[in-house]
Amino acid sequence: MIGQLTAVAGQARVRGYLVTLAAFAVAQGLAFVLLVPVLRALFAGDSAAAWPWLGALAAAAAACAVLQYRQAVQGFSLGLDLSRSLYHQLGDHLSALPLGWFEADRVGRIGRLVVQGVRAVMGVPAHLLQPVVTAFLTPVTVVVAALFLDWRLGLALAAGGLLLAGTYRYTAGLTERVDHAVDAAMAEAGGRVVEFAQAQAVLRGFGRTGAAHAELETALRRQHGAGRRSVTSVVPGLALNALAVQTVYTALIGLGAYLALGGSLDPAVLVALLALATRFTEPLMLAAELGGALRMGRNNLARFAEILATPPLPEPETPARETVPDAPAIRFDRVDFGYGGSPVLREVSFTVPPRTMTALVGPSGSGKTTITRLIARFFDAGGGAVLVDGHDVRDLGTEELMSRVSLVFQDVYLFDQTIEENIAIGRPGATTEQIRRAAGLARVDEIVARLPDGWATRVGESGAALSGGERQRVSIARAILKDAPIVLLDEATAALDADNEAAVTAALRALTADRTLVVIAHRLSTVRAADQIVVLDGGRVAEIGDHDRLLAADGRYAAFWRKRARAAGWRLRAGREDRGYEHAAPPAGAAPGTPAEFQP
Ligand SMILES: Nc1ncnc2c1ncn2[C@@H]1O[C@H](COP(=O)(O)OP(=O)(O)OP(=O)(O)O)[C@@H](O)[C@H]1O
Repeated sequence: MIGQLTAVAGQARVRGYLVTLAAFAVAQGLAFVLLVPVLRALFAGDSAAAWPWLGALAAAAAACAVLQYRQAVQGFSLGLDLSRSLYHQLGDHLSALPLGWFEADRVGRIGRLVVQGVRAVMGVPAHLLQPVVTAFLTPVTVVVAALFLDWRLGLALAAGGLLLAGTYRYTAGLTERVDHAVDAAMAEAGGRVVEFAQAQAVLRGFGRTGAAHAELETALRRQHGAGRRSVTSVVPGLALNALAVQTVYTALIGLGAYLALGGSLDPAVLVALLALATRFTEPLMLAAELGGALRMGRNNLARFAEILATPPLPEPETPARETVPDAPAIRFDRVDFGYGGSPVLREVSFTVPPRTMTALVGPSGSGKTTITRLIARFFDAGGGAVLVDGHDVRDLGTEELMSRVSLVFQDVYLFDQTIEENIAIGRPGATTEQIRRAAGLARVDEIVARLPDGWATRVGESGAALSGGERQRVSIARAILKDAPIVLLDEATAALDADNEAAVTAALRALTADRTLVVIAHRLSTVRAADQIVVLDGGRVAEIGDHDRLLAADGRYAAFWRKRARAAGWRLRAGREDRGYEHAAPPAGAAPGTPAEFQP
């Protein structure tokens, strides 16, 4: 625990706090023990002898008060520093982790850790460490001092202290195992409640409220069961601790009475011993009660440490900056990749010349998204190399790579800010004029016109105030503002209404003109308009070429095209148009806004 705190708050801070805590515990112990000579002198009616001891007792009590104040101030400020340091370390580390690390469940766990974990860790110094350190050091001081006053008493206290410490360790071990189970069950139940709330629309739409409820019920039942098990192991532990304390207390009284009756112990010392025994056992009882909270704080610190120990993507010491002359914009050189388990991409090689459009096509799960993730360095390739502008992406560094690449994916994240602020993320420091121009090109100004407060309207958490197509237009406006030479685009699969589709198409036209484009293509018009089509199958490149060449080859692409064209024909008859967007090199004869696959 101390090691974990030191790692977060710094060695000097934690050591300084522990020194104050130790000084306070020792001063408290001394103040308890000084009762013995004071009472002995008073009982003997020797007030002259009592005064110096009283003076010493007053000094110890004053030192206690000062040190208590100091340790409280230090404890609270250390707690605040811990939370600040955790947030900073976490923020710094998260910004260096591979983008692929941020899966939904991890993000959820970080949310819980930041909200509950930081609060638990903040309270560790003042509310937990202080009582626990005091609980052990104060009795040790009492024992050592008592040995000087009466060795028999000292030994009895030492034996009592060891018994209590042993009992505490045993009961802590009993509850520790259950603590982990309770923690895990609570996290699972919390996650299920959130999932249940988020999935309401889907669940009701499919009449599955009962089934989903059953899963939530199971999680809650598990949590309840873990809670009960915790009670049945914690309560006996507490009872055992209390029993040990009472036993030690009774034994000390018995021993004191025996010695006093035998005449070898001053009755005044016996009275002092009784007072001492009470103060001696009190902190130990408190520590036993706080053990669970202490372990909780330690578990949370361990979770933070686990995240902080996740290795970030290595960054080059001197990132490459110059574009290699005549280099392709993107090159995959025998790239192998897997997400930990089985391989997903095998020996993938292709090149994308600057200012051309490459369409990635292939069955679901064939690796299209993975290819775009490797270009943006969400992960590093397992074998081979991914090159952008002639440099291995590992030599470019995240900042340089990201300045060259814009991502327009389907899951658009919008912050709960105005549309303008959301677009401005595309280029920090952009002027209002530049933002409005990008918004105009992406036809976001049309969305703004219907919003109640115009440009000042906040779009709600995750852009809830906007439709899917509208969110995508904001994301395209960001990319237009960013003005990166390479655009990675995952075409929307969801059907948009006619207006939105026309607007998205126009926005993409503005974004992709004169840029290098790699698109996960879902529309036939896009596929056909591509300068190059990379056909993937099972993580391998099955075919590469343009539409005409691949159609003539009569391979996988030709089969794919025939199947999709049949479906598109059905869509045409059903009254839907599949409108493509142009690129720098549109196919001969294609007219803007006309479905390329239905060209004469
Ligand atoms: N984060 C991940 N962790 C583990 N496996 C993953 C992850 N993302 C994708 N995969 C797996 O990698 C394989 C390729 O997925 P990828 O998303 O690249 O395919 P895709 O061609 O884009 O599919 P789709 O057209 O359905 O989006 C699939 O088997 C998928 O299950």
